[in-house]
Amino acid sequence: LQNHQNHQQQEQEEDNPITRFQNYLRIKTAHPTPDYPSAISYLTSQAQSIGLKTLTLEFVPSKPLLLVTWEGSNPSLPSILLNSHIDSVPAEPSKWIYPPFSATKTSDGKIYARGSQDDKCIAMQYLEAIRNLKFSHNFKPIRTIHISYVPDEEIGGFNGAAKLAASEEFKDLNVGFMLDEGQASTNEKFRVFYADRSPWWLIIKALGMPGHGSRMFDNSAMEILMKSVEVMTRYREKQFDLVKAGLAMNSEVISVNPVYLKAGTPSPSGFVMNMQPSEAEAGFDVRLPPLADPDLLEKRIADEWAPHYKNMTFQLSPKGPSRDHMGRPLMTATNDSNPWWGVFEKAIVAAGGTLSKPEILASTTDARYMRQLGIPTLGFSPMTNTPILLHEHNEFLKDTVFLNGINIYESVIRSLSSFEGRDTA
Ligand code: MET
Ligand SMILES: [Zn+2]
Ligand SMILES: [Zn+2]
Repeated sequence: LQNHQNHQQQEQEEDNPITRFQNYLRIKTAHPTPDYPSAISYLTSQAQSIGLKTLTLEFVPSKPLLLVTWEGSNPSLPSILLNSHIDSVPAEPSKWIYPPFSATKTSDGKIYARGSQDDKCIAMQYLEAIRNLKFSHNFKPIRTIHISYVPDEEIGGFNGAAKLAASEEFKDLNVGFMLDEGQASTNEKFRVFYADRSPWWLIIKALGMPGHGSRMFDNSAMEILMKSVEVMTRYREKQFDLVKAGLAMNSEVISVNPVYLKAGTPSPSGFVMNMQPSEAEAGFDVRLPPLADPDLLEKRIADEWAPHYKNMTFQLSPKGPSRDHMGRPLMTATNDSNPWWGVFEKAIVAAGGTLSKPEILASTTDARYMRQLGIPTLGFSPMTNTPILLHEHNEFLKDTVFLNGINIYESVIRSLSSFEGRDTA
């Protein structure tokens, strides 16, 4: 036992890429109370220890973001931006096999933590890759490389990446190409994402006459709401059938998933049971692929899911960008028209990796704010042979996968920052 404890203690005191990753994972970055100050101070000290410049910005009080810079030999060329959000979604500790902020490493190398895949891995891999390029390979970039660590991605990014993208400071970075988070791959190929789906958070409400719990009458709020939910469920099934039949990817259809139901007359012991309530509401996470017609969907909501004539109302948020400044869908080209694509793809191959066919991301990232400005942006998190566990219980990443990701970024950062060709289509 003594030996085992010594071993554990020794491991904890060591300073290597894995322990540095674990220390970052231990910072409690989950909503609703993400510890941004601790995360920023940790990342700042890591960046400074490898001689990088750091700048903390606070566009919104208590929503700090960190910019890290490795200046290139030709800073007049458009720069490379690597983005990672600091915050994480909540975790339910009682449903995890290890506490979600313990970053426990098992004997087979799995590191358990909320954020291990989404996306605290890339935050540290960017820095570790730069550390290796600088000190082991004596590499000097031509283009300047920036890393942005932003708050609030998981709640929409309005006080994070959106504010950054709209700032003078951002304009001054002169970003030519950006990498943001992607998702794990369950096979040996790396996944890359050229677009996100747009998020719509939809709340539908029904109003009706209240009545005695025993009474039969038409158009109670509950009845109206539940019938509407049935209509939406049928739509959801039709979309899902396309996926199940192999006709579309999950990210290529419109998803409509119920996330909450709210109704009833509260009482000290729960709900009043003999009362049919006068209001009922339901919340849905809706995601639109970049080529879906938002007007058509909004019309469907107004006509079929929450029609006014049925005493229903609806709210849609966020109304974030789903088009670029030219009104085109937010997609980054993955062909010769985008010179960065070839540079990126070759860098993966040079590091011994293979890319699978570029995809639309089923979820949504901060990349949309930069794509909106016309900046080519790819979603990429180098995790192969890994179950996709973002937002789930027992999120983990294997140490070997994390370390291999550092190699991949070394190659990617080296190639992107050395690229001297024409960088716009
Ligand atoms: C809707 S803003 C993005 C939050 C999170 N990344 C998600 O996809 O749900
Ligand atoms: Zn994420
Ligand atoms: Zn997430």
